[in-house]
Amino acid sequence: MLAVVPPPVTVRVPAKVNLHLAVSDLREDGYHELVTVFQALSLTDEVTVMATEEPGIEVYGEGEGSVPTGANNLAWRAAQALAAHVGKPGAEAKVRIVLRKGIPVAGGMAGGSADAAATLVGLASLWKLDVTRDELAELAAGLGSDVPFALYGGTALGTGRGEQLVPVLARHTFHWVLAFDQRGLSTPRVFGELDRLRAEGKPPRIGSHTPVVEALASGDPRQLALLLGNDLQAAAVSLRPGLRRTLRAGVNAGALAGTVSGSGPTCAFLCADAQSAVEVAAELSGAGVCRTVRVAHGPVPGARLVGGDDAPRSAPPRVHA
Ligand SMILES: C[C@](O)(CO)[C@H](O)COP(=O)(O)OP(=O)(O)OC[C@H]1O[C@@H](n2ccc(N)nc2=O)[C@H](O)[C@@H]1O
Ligand SMILES: Nc1ncnc2c1ncn2[C@@H]1O[C@H](COP(=O)(O)OP(=O)(O)OP(=O)(O)O)[C@@H](O)[C@H]1O
Repeated sequence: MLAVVPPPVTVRVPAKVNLHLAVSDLREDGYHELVTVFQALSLTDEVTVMATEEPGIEVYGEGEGSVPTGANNLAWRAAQALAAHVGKPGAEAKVRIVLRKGIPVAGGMAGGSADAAATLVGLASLWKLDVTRDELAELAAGLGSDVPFALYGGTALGTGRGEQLVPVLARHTFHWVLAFDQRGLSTPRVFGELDRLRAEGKPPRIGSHTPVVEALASGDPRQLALLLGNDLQAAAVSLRPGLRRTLRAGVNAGALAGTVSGSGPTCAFLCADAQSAVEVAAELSGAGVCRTVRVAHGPVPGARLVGGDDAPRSAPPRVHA
């Protein structure tokens, strides 16, 4: 009798930008307590999982040469964690994972985290598991601080080390231009640089997230633009001084404001509308300050089956407005 092999499952998953990232001091466990407002963008990776006798990882697209294809790929770790969680340890050894990357590697846009979240959703479908998105989010938090947000998407307030999420109401769509740098930056290195800068002096800290949440509810990009803030920006710029020029070039090109995304080095520029974003992108491309320019909008949903309906079965958490 022929064994029935389930068809491959493909999941699309968004990048994130931090509209607000307030970093507190180093905790004893090596993480920093933080308060952040995430937004999921239409810049995505696609992850296909399939049952196979030839397990492994294939990577195509953005930074394909710099992404590990072994057990240290975050997507593989997600597969291992899910298999163990549902009492099928080792089941990942019969899976092939294909990553089609649009999110820059080590770019501060949570690309690896996105792939891990997509793998959890894809394998839950491939293995026909009865798991809720909230259950996947608990597993996700063990894989990395940014992984839970990639599952939910939208716009959210993140606390703890960034893994505790509450949705935030964002009216309308915001339009972004993203400037990818020549090389990535290591997230722990950027946090370390912030600790060093703080030990030396007092780089200013951004204020409360409340005005950002209010601006999101108003839907006015001009109001939001005045409030973008990131405590890691000084550290990313200290390690990559050229980012100062990139940030200036985006605003000179007509963006309302620019910020380093998360730990960088990608710079994200908020624009007045879709047309303005296209114009800013065109001008920034010619300015010679970055490797690649992309236009994106947000918020968009988190990891979703392509062509399928996998709406979370849990009630969404309370809206924070
Ligand atoms: C910078 C952000 O992208 C903002 O959303 C995240 O805080 C980073 O999230 P991530 O890449 O998923 O980070 P993790 O894989 O959890 O942690 C990688 C390393 O970053 C540092 N790290 C991360 C998160 C956090 N709240 N404090 C930290 O100090 C730690 O050195 C940690 O060992
Ligand atoms: N699936 C993956 N995609 C990209 N990088 C991966 C993946 N798995 C492991 N890595 C490793 O993780 C490092 C960080 O990659 P990633 O693209 O997630 O960074 P990032 O976007 O800056 O992360 P964050 O914004 O969450 O701090 C890479 O340099 C790479 O060595």
